[in-house]
Amino acid sequence: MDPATEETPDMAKSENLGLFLRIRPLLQSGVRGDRNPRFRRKSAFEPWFQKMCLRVKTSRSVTLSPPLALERGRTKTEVYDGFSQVFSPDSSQEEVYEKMMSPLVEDFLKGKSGMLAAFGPSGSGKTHTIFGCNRQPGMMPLALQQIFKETSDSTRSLFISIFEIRCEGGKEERVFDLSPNGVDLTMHRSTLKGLHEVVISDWRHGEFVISQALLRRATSPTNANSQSSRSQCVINLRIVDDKSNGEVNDQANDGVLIIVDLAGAEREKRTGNQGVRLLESNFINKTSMVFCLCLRSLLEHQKNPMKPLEKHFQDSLLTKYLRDYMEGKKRMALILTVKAGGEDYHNTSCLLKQASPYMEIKFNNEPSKRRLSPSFALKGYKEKLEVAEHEIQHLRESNLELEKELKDLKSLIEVHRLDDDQVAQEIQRLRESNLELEKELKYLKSLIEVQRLADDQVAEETQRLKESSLELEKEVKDLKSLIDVQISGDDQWDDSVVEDLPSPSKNAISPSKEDKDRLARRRKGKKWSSLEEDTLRAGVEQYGVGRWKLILTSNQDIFGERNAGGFEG
Ligand SMILES: Nc1ncnc2c1ncn2[C@@H]1O[C@H](COP(=O)(O)OP(=O)(O)OP(=O)(O)O)[C@@H](O)[C@H]1O
Repeated sequence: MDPATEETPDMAKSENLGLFLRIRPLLQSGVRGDRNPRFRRKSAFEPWFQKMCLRVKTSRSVTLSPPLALERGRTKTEVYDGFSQVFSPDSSQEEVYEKMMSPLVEDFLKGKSGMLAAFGPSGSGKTHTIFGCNRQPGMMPLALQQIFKETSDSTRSLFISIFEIRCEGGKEERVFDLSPNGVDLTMHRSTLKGLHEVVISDWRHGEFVISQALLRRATSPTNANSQSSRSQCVINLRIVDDKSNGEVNDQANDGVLIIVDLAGAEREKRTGNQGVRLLESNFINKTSMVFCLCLRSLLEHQKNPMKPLEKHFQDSLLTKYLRDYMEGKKRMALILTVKAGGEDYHNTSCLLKQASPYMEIKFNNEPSKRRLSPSFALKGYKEKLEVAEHEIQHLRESNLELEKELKDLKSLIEVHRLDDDQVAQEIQRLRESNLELEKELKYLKSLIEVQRLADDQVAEETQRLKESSLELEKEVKDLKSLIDVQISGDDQWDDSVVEDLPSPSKNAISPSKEDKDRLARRRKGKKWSSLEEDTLRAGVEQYGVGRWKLILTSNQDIFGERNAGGFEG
C-alpha cells in the first residue's frame, strides 16, 4: 500500500492497462540504426513493404510473418489483437500524443496519478517517442505544452524531477539525479532521497530543463542504435495547488505523472557489444526482464488471486521505484516500440509474445482518496524523520570530507608559505651581496680612475721630458755649432799646409815654427787663477779630457779672453 495514501480498491471502476504499439518506419539502407549487412545486401533491391515482417491489420491489431515465410511467399502469420491502439510507421508524434498521452495528461490535471513507459528493443524508437526531436517533439514536450495551456490562469505549480538508473561498468545499479547540480541518489524503499525538483515557469522552461538533463544521460553508439540509451530514464511531473501551501488536504491536487524511457533490451549478436558495453547490456536486459516478471506476476495474480503476487520488484531499482505500478495500485500505460524489418522479426516476435498479455492487467482508475489517519501520520513522520536523519548523516560525511580538504589546503598553503620565506631570505641575501659587489665595483672604479690619472701624469711627464730633451738636444747642437765656429775662429788652419800634410794615421803633425811660437806665447800669457784651474778641472770631470772648447764656452765668464788651446798645458 502507498505509504502516503490508503486507497479503496474498487475493481468495478477499474480499467485495463493501456497497451499501445508503435511500429518504427524502416530507415533506408545504410542509415545508422539498420546495420545488419547480411540483411542489407539481401534486401537492397526489394520494395520496402516486402521487407516488413510486421504489418498493421486494424487500428488495434497487427500481423507478424517470419522472414523465411516472406521469402518463400508463404503466409504463416500470427495476429496480435487487442491493443489500445496500433500506430503505423507513418503515424506522427501528434497522432500518438492525441490517442495515448493526452488522456493521461487530462487525468493528471484532474489529480489522477499515472505512468507511461516506453518498452521495446534497442533502436526501436522509445526515446524518439518520449522526447522526439526539434522537428518532431515527443510525448514529453507535447505534454508540457498541454499542461501549461490548461493551467495558464490557475494557481497551480508544476514541478519536474528527472533521474536515471544505470550500471556503470556492470557493477551495482546507481541512481543519478539529472537535474542541474544533481548528485548520486540513494533509494529507501520506493523513495529517492535528495531528488531535486525544479519548478517550471512555462513549457519552454520545462523543455529546456529536460533537454539539459538529457545531455547528462548515459548514451553510447551500438550496432543497433547510433545513440543508444544506456540507462533507464525516469521523469516525474507533479502538480501542486499553491493554495494548499504544500499541505495535504482533500482538495489538493498533487497528482504525479511518471514517464519512463527504458533502455532497449538487446541481443548480444545484434548489438555486437563487448566489454563494458556487454556488461551494460546485461544490466539493461536484466531490468527489462524484472519489469516483465513483475507485470506477468501481477497478471497471473489478478487472473487467479490464489497465486501470490511475487515480490520481483525488489530485484531492480527501477521496479522498486515503480512498485505501486508494478503491483497494479496505480494507473499505467505501456507503449511497445518495434521495428518491422525482416531482420527484426525475432526481437519483435519475442516482445509481442511477452508483452501482449499485459493488456489484460487492470488498474483502479479512481483519484486517490486521502484520509489522514493517526497511523498514517505517524508513519509519514517516521519516514520523514528517517529521510532527515539520512540527510544529516550525508551532510556530516560531506562535512568531514570538506574539513579534510580544508586541512589539506591549509597544509599546502603552509608549505607554500615556508617556501615563500626561503625565497624572501634568498632575495635579501642576494640584495646584500649585490650591495657589497656594488661597493667593490665602486672602489675598483676609483682605483682605475686614480691609475688613469697617474698614467696621464706619466704621459705628461714623458712628454715634458721628451720636449726638454729635444730642447737640450737643440741646445747641444747650437753649442756644438758655436764651438765649431769658435774653433774655426781661433785656429786658422793653412789649407795648403793641410793639403801637403801626410795622412794623420801615418805621420804626426808637427806645428810650424810660427805656430810653436804662438803656442809658447800663449803658455807664457796670463797666469791661471785658482778659480780658473778649479773650473777647468770640473770641466774635465764633466766633459772629459780634450773637450777644451766645450769647457771654455761653458765657462766663458770665468775664462774670459783665454782660448781653448791654452788649456792643454
Ligand atoms: N517514428 C519514428 N520516425 C522517425 N524516426 C524514428 C522513429 N522512431 C525512431 N526513429 C529513429 O530511429 C533511431 C533510433 O531511435 P531511438 O533512439 O528512439 O531508439 P530507442 O528505442 O530509444 O533505442 P535504445 O534503446 O538503444 O536507446 C533514431 O535515430 C530515431 O530518430
